[in-house]
Amino acid sequence: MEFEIPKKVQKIDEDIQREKLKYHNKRVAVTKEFTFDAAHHLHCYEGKCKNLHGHTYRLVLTISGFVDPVGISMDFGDIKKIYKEAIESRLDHRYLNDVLPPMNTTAENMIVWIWEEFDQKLDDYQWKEKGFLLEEIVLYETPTSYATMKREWMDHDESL
Ligand SMILES: Nc1nc2c(c(=O)[nH]1)N=C([C@H](O)[C@H](O)COP(=O)(O)OP(=O)(O)OP(=O)(O)O)CN2
Ligand SMILES: [Zn+2]
Repeated sequence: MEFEIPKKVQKIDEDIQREKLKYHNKRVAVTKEFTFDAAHHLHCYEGKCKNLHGHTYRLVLTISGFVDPVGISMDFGDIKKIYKEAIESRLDHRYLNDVLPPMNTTAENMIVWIWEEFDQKLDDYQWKEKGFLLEEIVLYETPTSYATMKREWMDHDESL
């Protein structure tokens, strides 16, 4: 037996069809959060963090892009795919001093590395040519200590 879509719902579908043209093509940012666990120690640092220790890092990624006719800018699933390939597969359950390029593994240095890796993937997978931009990254080292990078700050710094 075939299910007949109720008249009221058909009307809603027609309204959606009309409305989506109105909302489509606006730039909207979407954000997805991830966690990974890793060990590290700091160089040239006097304090407890010079000793080997671990964190559950929390990474908050924000990407802007144009909303398509379905109502989606960048699919949360696509953000996850890039995160897994560019970041998780390389940092999760690793000793950061060993796997990252030579750098002091502060939250500041790590967030710059994460920005560059994620941004490169947006380029590799043709997201950039469709107008998608990495807008902001927040990297929590502990629940109360975190670093932030924003595209608007870079644009401002480049014009100085
Ligand atoms: N500007 C930075 N300061 C510190 C960094 C860093 O990356 N950038 N890193 C550390 C350590 O790695 C440490 O693990 C985290 O520091 P801290 O917030 O002091 O950790 P606590 O758990 O002790 O913090 P609470 O005050 O107990 O919340 C040190 N500094
Ligand atoms: Zn630490």
